[in-house]
Amino acid sequence: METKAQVLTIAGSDSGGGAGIQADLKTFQELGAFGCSVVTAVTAQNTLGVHGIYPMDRKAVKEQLDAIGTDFDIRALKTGMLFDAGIIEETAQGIKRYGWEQLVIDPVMIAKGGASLLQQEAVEAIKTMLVPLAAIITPNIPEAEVLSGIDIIDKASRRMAAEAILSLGAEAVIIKGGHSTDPDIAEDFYLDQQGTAILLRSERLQTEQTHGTGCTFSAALTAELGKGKPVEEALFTAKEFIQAALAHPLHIGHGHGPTHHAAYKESIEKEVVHLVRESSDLFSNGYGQRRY
Ligand SMILES: Nc1ncnc2c1ncn2[C@@H]1O[C@H](COP(=O)(O)OP(=O)(O)O)[C@@H](O)[C@H]1O
Ligand SMILES: Cc1ncc(COP(=O)(O)OP(=O)(O)O)c(N)n1
Repeated sequence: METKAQVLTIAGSDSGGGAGIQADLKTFQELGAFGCSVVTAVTAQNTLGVHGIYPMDRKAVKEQLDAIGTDFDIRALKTGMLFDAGIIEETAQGIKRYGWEQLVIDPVMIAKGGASLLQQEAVEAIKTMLVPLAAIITPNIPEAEVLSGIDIIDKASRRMAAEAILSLGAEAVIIKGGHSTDPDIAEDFYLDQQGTAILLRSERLQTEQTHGTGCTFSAALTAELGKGKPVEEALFTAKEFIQAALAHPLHIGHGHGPTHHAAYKESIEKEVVHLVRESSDLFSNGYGQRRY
């Protein structure tokens, strides 16, 4: 019997729908995976900012994990906002209890508007309890700096930070480039324990509609891994997915609007995207990017 890949997000709810659980489930759906969710916190949030945070208690997180673990065949999963050390410990225990593999960790710390989505003292719990379970961890530049203790000021320090994060036990890391100062290119740097390095590069789009980029990217990666795609291909699709979502903004709300989760699929259906193979000096893995 043919069925869809079942994938899971363990993350916070964003009432504004652009980030968190909502972004993850939309992305899973768009990429043809069946999404399940464990809610770790409820945020009162819109495109203007985070107005309230209500973490779940550990028991509620455990019961959700058990509900999923005793019924579903989870092929890949991601974590997002985990908020405190108790939720992180419960999450790590659940992942081990059910033997879930292909774990993508988006180490969410600070929302774009500046709200803290992870207690400071919980950073250590992420590093010691969760990172060693990761197939891929997807920090943005500030998160990579916190996890590694290294200031990322150039490509050499970015690689050193990636190596320091790998030394915490993750199988692979991708340091996303949305926060870099490069005015033209948004470049994400992947490195794994075997020393494979991949640069995912795209044009940097001039847009304010960037709410939930990291959630969406890591959810796309999770969906593709859950569908059985090899890591390189999954990374490539995730980058294309977020590029399309940023390139076709919806202009919802009065602040940093959400990305457009349906844009990737719509572009493919309308055949307005073309796979462009760029020169290999631009892309270390020989892959190109779709242009929008
Ligand atoms: N202005 C932009 N143009 C193109 N890609 C972007 C832009 N901003 C972010 N991205 C891409 O979005 C993804 C998420 O990156 P980032 O914004 O750094 O994550 P986060 O939301 O966790 O801060 C990455 O693939 C990054 O390259
Ligand atoms: C509930 C919730 N989870 C995660 C985030 C952060 O999402 P991210 O993709 O990093 O996007 P921005 O906050 O940077 O727009 C969130 N805001 N809410």
